[in-house]
Amino acid sequence: MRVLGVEGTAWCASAAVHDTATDETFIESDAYEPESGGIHPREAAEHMGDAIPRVIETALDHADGEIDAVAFSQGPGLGPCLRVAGTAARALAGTLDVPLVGVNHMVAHLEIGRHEADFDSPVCLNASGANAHLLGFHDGRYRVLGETMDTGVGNAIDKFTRHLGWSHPGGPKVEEAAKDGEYVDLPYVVKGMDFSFSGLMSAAKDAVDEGAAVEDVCFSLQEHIFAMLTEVSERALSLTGSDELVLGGGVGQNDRLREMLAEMCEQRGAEFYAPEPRFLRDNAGMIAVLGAEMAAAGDTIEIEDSAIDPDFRPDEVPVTWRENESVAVGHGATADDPSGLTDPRRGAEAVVDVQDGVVVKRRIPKAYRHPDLDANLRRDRTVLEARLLSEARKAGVPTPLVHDVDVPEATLRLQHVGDTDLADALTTERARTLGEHLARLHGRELVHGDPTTKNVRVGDRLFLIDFGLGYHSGHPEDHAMDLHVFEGSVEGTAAEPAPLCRAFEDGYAAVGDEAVLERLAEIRGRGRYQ
Ligand SMILES: C[C@@H](O)[C@H](NC(=O)OP(=O)(O)OC[C@H]1O[C@@H](n2cnc3c(N)ncnc32)[C@H](O)[C@@H]1O)C(=O)O
Ligand SMILES: [Fe+2]
Repeated sequence: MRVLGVEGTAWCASAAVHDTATDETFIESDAYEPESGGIHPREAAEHMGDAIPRVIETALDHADGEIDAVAFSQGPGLGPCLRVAGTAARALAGTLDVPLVGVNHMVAHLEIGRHEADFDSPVCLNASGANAHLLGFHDGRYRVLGETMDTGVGNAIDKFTRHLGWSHPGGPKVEEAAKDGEYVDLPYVVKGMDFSFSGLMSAAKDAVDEGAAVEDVCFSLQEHIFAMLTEVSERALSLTGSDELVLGGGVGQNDRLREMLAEMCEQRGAEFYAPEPRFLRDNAGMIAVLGAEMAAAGDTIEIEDSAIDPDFRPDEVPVTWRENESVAVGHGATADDPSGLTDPRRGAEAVVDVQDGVVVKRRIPKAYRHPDLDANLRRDRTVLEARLLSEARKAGVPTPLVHDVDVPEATLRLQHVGDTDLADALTTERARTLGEHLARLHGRELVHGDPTTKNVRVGDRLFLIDFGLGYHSGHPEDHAMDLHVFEGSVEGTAAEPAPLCRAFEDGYAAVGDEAVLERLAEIRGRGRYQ
């Protein structure tokens, strides 16, 4: 089968032909380069109007007109651009009298890596311009395991370079400038498997305004942003029990990001795959490849159902082209190690050893992180964890006793609690109790920071463990993020998350502040495609 793909979500007008018989993909692209500032939607759409017919013609010539289906990016992206590319794709399918396939651009960014690597069910990191998220496949859909709480990763970098007066796109220029840079401290913001760039980007702009060397800020920006993405990817591997990671998206062309992800995977014995650059940045090749798989599965659409969707989320796509295998059902547990606690490879950030009822938890150095950043994170998290564990207990939330803190070694000796992870034993009753516990923490202005089902132990009571990402805050947004992180871990792993989340929120409402639940609803509904 030969499928012609059309891509035009934002800056790249592209057409491609994928031939399933040879697995070869021909791509023709024409990029829009803004004269100043970032991407202007109207100018970008004008570029599409100009360039899309041209790239389609070149692709058609390459295929000698022999096409069995037309696939196009239906969303997400900029409305005016999507409309131009969508209209061209519909017209072409009509002229050729072949079926039309509507492809989700984000899913295409990740399926191309899975297709090329021949992985079964990897965790997928998408690092693109307008997005940044982690996906895992479960029960016929991609689930968002974690994502940016503000801007996409490429756009965050591009905004910083606009501040410097550099032309679009900024990512490659930051990579170049970083080669001569040295480390300076910047904010590092990871919340469970979610993360945020806004504080980091303002600090980077301030640093430059206050006279820091641009190359130092570029270097450190990369060290922080990519370490954050690598850390959440590792946490997703740990939570899902997967040992395969694929990368997608334009920022994936960055050598330092790829190096960090490869190093992290090597350190934990996982496999890593990044497609070649022509498949990472926006391109119609990935649309044609996924379009071919969808067409083979009979997943075509009628013209009247082919409207574009600028906010099309990857978890809205019914995945028709894959067997119903799942990655995100498990967690770190194995048959030999039902708690998932004693296998040091599995933990996302610490090696945990259980000896005579005592848990020895050591934050191991992460080779992928800059040594200064690594030392800071390990020290700060060790100190904070010990402090927050005892403050939580005073708030009436069961936590392990801290026997000893060794800051230079980033090691804690803790009481062993519970028999199993909540991930293994999640009931509505327990979800409710956890809701109550989090409300008590928040009442004392304590934030857990990573309350996934793996960080709750079940024994005669429910114990909260792993406060390494915790901090002090009385702000409803931070409290709501805790709830969001827990519900994300349930949605990523449970077959029927809805009743569990409801019970969890009921428990929270019984003890805590309603305003936090309202904020949670707002966070859920927040459009993050900026
Ligand atoms: C919705 C869709 O239009 C959007 N696509 C998109 O943003 O284009 P993409 O090609 O995936 O990514 C472009 C981004 O990738 C960044 N980029 C390109 N090369 C880079 C490099 N070497 N280092 C860092 N960033 C880089 C650019 O600065 C730009 O922000 C998306 O996937 O979010
Ligand atoms: Fe993209």
